[in-house]
Amino acid sequence: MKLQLALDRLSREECFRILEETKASVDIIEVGTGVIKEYGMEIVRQVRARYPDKTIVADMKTCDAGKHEAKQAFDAGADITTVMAFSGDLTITDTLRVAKEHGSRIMIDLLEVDKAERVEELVGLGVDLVSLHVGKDKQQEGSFDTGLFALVKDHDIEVTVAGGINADTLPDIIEGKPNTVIVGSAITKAKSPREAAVQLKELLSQG
Ligand SMILES: O=C([C@H](O)CO)[C@H](O)[C@H](O)COP(=O)(O)O
Repeated sequence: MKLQLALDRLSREECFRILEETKASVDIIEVGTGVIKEYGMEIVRQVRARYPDKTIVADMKTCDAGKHEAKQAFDAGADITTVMAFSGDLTITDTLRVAKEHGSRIMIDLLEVDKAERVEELVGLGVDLVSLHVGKDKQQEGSFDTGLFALVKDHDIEVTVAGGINADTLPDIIEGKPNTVIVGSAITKAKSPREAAVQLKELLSQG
C-alpha cells in the first residue's frame, strides 16, 4: 500500500520543507488544489524538478475544459491529474485520451458520489483509478468513512482513499485494501511531519 502526501494550504516554502523531511516515507507527492491555485502550474514544475523520481499528482479537480487542464498538468510534469466524478462524460473521456497521449493517468475524485451506478458508468468510460474522498469541509462531520468501499467493490480498479486520515483511523481503512492512502493534515500539521510520515508508512507496510 502506497502513501500519498497531500500538500494543501501551505506556502511554497512549507511544501518543500515538508517534502524534504518526509521524502523517504512518501511514495507519491500530491500538489494540492489550493497550492496550485496560489502558485499556478509553476509549483508542479518545481516539485517535478526537485523530485524527478517521485510520482506526482496534480490535484487539479478538473470538472470542465478537460483537455486543456489535463494537458496543463502533464506538461508541468504531473504523472496523474484529478478529475471530478460529476463531470460530464465528455470531460472524462477527453481527459482519459489526453492522459493516454502523454503516457499518464487520470484519477477520478469520487467526492460526494454516493451511487455505485456512477462508478459503473465511469468504469464503462475507461476509468481505472479513483479516489474515495471525504472533503475537507465535510470532515467537520467525520473523517473517511469505510462504508465508501462499497462504491468500488464490484470493480477491478485502483483505489485511493482520502479525508482526514490519521494513524488512529488508518488500521480500519487498511482492512478495505486500498492501493494508496492519501494523507494531508495528519502529516503537514504534525509537530514532526517526518515522524508522522514514518509512523503512517510503517502501518501501511504492516497492512
Ligand atoms: O483533496 C483534498 C481536499 O479536498 C482539499 O483540497 C485533500 O488533499 C485530501 O482530503 C487529503 O487531505 P487531509 O484530508 O488533510 O488528509
